[in-house]
Amino acid sequence: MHPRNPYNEPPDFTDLARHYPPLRPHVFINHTGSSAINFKSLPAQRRLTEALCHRDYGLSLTLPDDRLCPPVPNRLNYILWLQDIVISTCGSSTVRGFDIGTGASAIYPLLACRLEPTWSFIATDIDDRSIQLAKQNIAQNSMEGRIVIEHMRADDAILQPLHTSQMNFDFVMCNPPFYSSAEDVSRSAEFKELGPNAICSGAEVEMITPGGETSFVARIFSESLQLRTKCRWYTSMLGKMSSIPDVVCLFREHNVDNYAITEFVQGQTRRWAIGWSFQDARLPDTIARISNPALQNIMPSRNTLHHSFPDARSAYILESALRNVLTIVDSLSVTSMASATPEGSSTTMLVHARGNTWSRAARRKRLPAAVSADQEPPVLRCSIECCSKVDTPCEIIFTWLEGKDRSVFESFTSHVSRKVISALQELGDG
Ligand SMILES: C[S@@+](CC[C@H](N)C(=O)[O-])C[C@H]1O[C@@H](n2cnc3c(N)ncnc32)[C@H](O)[C@@H]1O
Repeated sequence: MHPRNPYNEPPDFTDLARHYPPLRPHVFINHTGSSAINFKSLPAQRRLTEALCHRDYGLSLTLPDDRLCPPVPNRLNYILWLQDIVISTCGSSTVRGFDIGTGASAIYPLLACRLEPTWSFIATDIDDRSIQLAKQNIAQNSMEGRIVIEHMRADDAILQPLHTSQMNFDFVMCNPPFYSSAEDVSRSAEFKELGPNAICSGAEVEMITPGGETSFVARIFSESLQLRTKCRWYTSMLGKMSSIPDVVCLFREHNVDNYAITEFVQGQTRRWAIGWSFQDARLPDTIARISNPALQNIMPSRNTLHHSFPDARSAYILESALRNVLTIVDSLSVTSMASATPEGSSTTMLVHARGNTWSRAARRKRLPAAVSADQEPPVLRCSIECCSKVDTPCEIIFTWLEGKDRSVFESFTSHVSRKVISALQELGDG
C-alpha cells in the first residue's frame, strides 16, 4: 500500500452515503456496530467507486453493469507510483501520459488529471462499448481538452499513438487483461476466493487476451524497443507475481538495465507493476525495488548505496571530510541543498560529473579524462547525503540520478569513500 494512499483504513460508509445518496441502499450496520457494505455485491461495489470518486475527487462517474468496476484505492496506488517516477526523473512541468486499455470508466486518466493539473493523456481501447462510455465519462467531467480517446483494433500496434504523435511522452501505463482463457480465469486464486461473482464484474474483452498478461506486456516491450526514448517510462500493472520473471528475462535479453518493480497491496488484493526506460535518468531504490523475498533475484541493481564510516564521530565531521574530497576530484560540479526532516536537518550534495577522472584507468594513464561538452549529458549525476542515527555508524548515502553506465557510478562511490577515509584519518577522526 502506498504511504500517500488515504484509503488504508475502510471509509465511514454512512458518511460516504450522505455525500452520494445512490450508495445509501447498500449501507448497513454490521455485528460490531460499524457501517459496512457487501463487497460481494457488484451494484454495491459500483456505487462505492462512484461515491469515492464523487466525494474525494469531485468526479462524476457512470459505471455500467456489464463492464469492470475499478476499485479506487487499488487504482490510486498505480497513479501514486507514477507520480513518484515523474517527480524523480521527469523535469518538464507538463506531463503526457498514455493509458493503454482505459476501459469504460477511464479511471486512470480521470483520477490522474484531477490529482495533477499539468498532466494530459491519450487513452486507448479496442472495445466499442468501453470507448463510448469512456468518452461519456470524460465529457461529464469536462476533461475532453486533457484526455483524448483513441479507438484501436486488437491487431494494431499497442503503442500506435506513440508512433503517430509528434510529441514525446513521459509515461505509458496499462492495466492489461490478465488471463489467457476462461479456464485461466477460473483457475486463478482470486476467482476461487471471491466466488463466481468475481468474473461478472468484467467482460471477456477486459479480462482475457491471447497468451495472457505476459504476452500483452511482451508486445508492449517489443514495440518499445523501436520507440525507445519517445517515452521516458513504459510501465504496466501485472496481476500475477509469476509474470514478473518472464518480463525481466526480456529486459535482460535486450540489456535493459533501467527498470523498476513495485507491489500494490490493498486489503486482500495484491498486484505488481513493472516499468522500464531507455533514458539515463535513474530511480531511487524506494521507487524501483521492493523487499518481497520471492523477487530478490530479479530486482534491478541498487541505485542507492549506503557506505558506513564507523570511525567518524559525527555526521558533521563526515560531511566536512566529504566536502574536502569533492573539491579535489576533477570535472565535478557540486551544489548543496539543505533540508529539514522530523529527525533533524541534513544537507544533500548534488554532484554532476562531466567526465570520469577517478577511475583507476584514468588515473594510471594520468590522462585527462574525456570530458563532455557543457551541453552534453553528464557521465554521472548523483546525490550524496551524510547521515547519523542513534546507535548506528555515520554513513554516506549515494543515490544515482543519471548516467548510462553503472560502473561509472559504482567506481565514483568507491573512490570518494576511500578518499573520505583518508581525509578522516588526516583530521584525526578515522
Ligand atoms: C483489465 S481492463 C482495464 C480497464 C481499466 N484501465 C481499469 O483499470 O479499470 C483491460 C482493458 O484493455 C482493453 N484492451 C484489450 N486489448 C487491448 C489493446 N490491444 N489495446 C488497447 N486496449 C486493449 C480491454 O478492452 C479493457 O478495457
